[in-house]
Amino acid sequence: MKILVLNCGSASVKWGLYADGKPIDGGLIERVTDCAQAVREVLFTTDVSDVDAVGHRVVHGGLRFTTPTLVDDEVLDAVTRLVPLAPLHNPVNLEGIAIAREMLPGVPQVAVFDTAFHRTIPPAQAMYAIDVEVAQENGIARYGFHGTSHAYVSHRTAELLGRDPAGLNVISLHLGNGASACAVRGGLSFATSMGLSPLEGLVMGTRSGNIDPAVVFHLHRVAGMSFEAIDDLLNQRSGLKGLCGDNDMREVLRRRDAGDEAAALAFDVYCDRVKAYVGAYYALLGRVDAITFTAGVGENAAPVRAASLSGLEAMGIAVDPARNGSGERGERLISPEGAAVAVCVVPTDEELEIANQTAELLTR
Ligand SMILES: Nc1ncnc2c1ncn2[C@@H]1O[C@H](COP(=O)(O)OP(=O)(O)O)[C@@H](O)[C@H]1O
Ligand SMILES: CC(=O)OP(=O)(O)O
Ligand SMILES: [Mg+2]
Repeated sequence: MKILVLNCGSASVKWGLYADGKPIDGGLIERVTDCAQAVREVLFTTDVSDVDAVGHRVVHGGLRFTTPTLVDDEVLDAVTRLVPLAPLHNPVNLEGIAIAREMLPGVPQVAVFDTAFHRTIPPAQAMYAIDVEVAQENGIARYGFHGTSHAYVSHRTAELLGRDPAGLNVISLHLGNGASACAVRGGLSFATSMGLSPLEGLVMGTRSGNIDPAVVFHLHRVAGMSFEAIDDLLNQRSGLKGLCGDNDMREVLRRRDAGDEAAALAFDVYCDRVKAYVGAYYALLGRVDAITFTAGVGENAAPVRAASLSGLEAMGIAVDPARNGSGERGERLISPEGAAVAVCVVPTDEELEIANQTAELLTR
C-alpha cells in the first residue's frame, strides 16, 4: 500500500511517501507563506500516480474526532468550525486537503488529529476551573495537541529502553515551532500543556504559552488594543520572538553565545518553563521512568536540554554533558549511566505515524 502524507504546519510543509510502511520519498519546505502552493509543488514533482490514500495532519479535532477519519464534505465542515480554536493550523490543514482532493480525485483522504491521543486525559486534568455550564456550552476544555508526536515518541522511548510501554511513565517534551509537554502514563496521555488551543503552556517560537488571562483584559481595557490585535500579539509576536526578536532557536543560541542579553534572557524564560512542567508532571505521575526530548529544538539544541533539566539531581534527573553534546543524531540516551530517570532524545516522525494510522484505517 502506497501512502502520501501531508503535514501542513504553521510555518512549514512536511511530506512523506510510504510503501508498505517504509519511507520512499519525502521532504520539508520551510518558511512557507502559501501552503496551497507548497502542496501543489509537492504533488507536481512527486510520483503520486499509484497512491492508495493521502494522510493529512489535522491539528484540532475537538471532542468529536478521536480516531483517524475518512474525509468527506461533512468532516471538512466540522474541521472548519474548529478554525477559531486553532487559527494558525486548521486553515492550512484544510488547504492541504483541498489541493490533494483536487489533484488526486477519487483517492481516499484521511485526517489524523493532533488532539486524538489526548482523549484519555482524565477530567481532573482536562477541565478548567470555570463555571461548568459555561464551559460545557462552549466546549471550553483542555484538548491538547502534538498528540501524534507524543504517541510516537513515547512508544519509541519504550523501545529504546527495552521496556513495555504499558508499564512506563514518560514525560515527552515536543519542542519545535509549537511546543508542548505531555505526561504519558502506561502509554496513554495523562496530562498535557496545550489546552483549548495550541497557545497554552510552554514558551514557543512566536507564542506566549501561559500568561495571566488578566493580561488580555488589561491590554484591551487599559491599552485599548482590539481582541484581534491581542490574538496576533500572543500567537505571532510573543514567545522567543517577542522576548528577543528571533523565533528560531538556532539564532537565539548564536546570539546568546555572542553575549547578547536579550537572547540569553529569552533562553532562560524558555528553559525555566520547560523545567516547571517537568516538575509538575513528575508530581502528577508519582514515578517517572523517562524524559524524552523531540522536535526541532528538542532534537538539536543541547544547551536547551541541559538548562531545562539542570539542578534536578535530587529528583534522579540528570543530563550527561558528553552524551548531550556529542552532536550524535538518532534515538539515544543522554542521562549518566545508572541514573534513576532515563533522559532520551528521540527524533519525532509524525509523517510515519500518520502513514501507519492511515494504512490501518484503510485495511480495517
Ligand atoms: N540545530 C538546531 N539548533 C537549535 N534549534 C533548532 C535546530 N534546528 C532546528 N531548530 C529549531 O526547531 C524549530 C523547528 O522545529 P520543528 O519541529 O521542525 O517545527 P514545526 O514542526 O513545529 O514546524 C526551528 O524554528 C528552530 O528554532
Ligand atoms: C499544534 C502545534 O503547535 O503545531 P506546530 O508545532 O506544528 O505549530
Ligand atoms: Mg511540528
